[in-house]
Amino acid sequence: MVSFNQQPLAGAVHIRLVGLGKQYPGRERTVHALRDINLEIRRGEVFGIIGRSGAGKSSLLRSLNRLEQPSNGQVLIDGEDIAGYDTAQLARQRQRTGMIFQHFNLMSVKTVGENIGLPLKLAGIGRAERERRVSEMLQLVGLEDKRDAFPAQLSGGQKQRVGIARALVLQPDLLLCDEATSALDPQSTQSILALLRDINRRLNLTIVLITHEMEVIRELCDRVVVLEAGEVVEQGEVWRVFGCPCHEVTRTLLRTLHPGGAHDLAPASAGDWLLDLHYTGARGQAPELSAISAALGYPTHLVQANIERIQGRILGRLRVRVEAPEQVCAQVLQQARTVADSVERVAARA
Ligand SMILES: Nc1ncnc2c1ncn2[C@@H]1O[C@H](COP(=O)(O)OP(=O)(O)OP(=O)(O)O)[C@@H](O)[C@H]1O
Repeated sequence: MVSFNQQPLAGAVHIRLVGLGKQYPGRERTVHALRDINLEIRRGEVFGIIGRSGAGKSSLLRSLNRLEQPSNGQVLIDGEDIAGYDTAQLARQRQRTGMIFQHFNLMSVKTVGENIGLPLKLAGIGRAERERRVSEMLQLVGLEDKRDAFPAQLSGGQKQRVGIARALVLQPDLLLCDEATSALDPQSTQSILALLRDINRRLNLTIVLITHEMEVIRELCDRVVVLEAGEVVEQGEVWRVFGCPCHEVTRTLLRTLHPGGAHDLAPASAGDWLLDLHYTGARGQAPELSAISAALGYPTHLVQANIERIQGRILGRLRVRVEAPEQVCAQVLQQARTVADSVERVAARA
């Protein structure tokens, strides 16, 4: 079985960004792509970067292997500022950093085996050792039977598996993923996410990814940072940020996960009103309908449910219709707070 990165240093700081800034000088004006970014990424975690288009995600990701040279601040990897690296040090650092891309970036005239073996060849590793390591990688990504196939003969998911194998063949301890599943259908996305989760755990690999797919963050990441106009506006464990987003940009990005909003209000009939029970991750148990009904003390009908589990936490919203007189509203709201993390009355009495 493949295993590298033997020292179990999970949890230690792997990457520290200190006052990182990136400007692109232009004829008309200078673009400030990153401004004073300060964050830490721990060894062995899966760290997501999200934000609207142009927020600075790629600039940040590419700063981690100096594909972008920072304009200010430091990128410390295992405590060393990579800005100061000479060519040889940078080459060594890049060998410890794999990268995968949205469009796979495979060489179409080379076979799967040759694509995977290319970094080994460039690193001067001999044929026998190359063959052995390529076999190991093919086994890791489940493509043993595709060694002699050409990229054009593969599905999108298989191409990305080759991309992952090529990225890992030099046994890096950091994998950068640039929209790795954005070109894939839902089924291939799921299998690539499962593979990334597996290699993250088995190989103690730190994974940093950018994506516009919030499902990917929800399924894969431990922590997430939200960028807006080159600045960090929010960061934390995924369940915290997704359960209780505090910035408008985050709320907008998360709407893709929870479509529906004001327009899905069920009309309350006369004598009824609607309550939203919010679950923001404080509980480990899914809400129990009989307990909600008992706590509210009045007939309670489920109108809409949007509940999910992220990192073992319960997040989401239940919308219920309560048949109760107006004068007990305050009491019902108080009772509802015993069975939800927060409560909101969303429609006036009909
Ligand atoms: N090489 C460059 N020259 C000039 N401006 C650039 C360059 N690369 C990026 N920018 C600008 O820097 C800002 C941040 O770009 P970046 O690609 O990092 O954002 P992003 O969040 O990855 O966007 P997207 O999601 O659209 O890929 C944008 O305004 C972009 O136009």
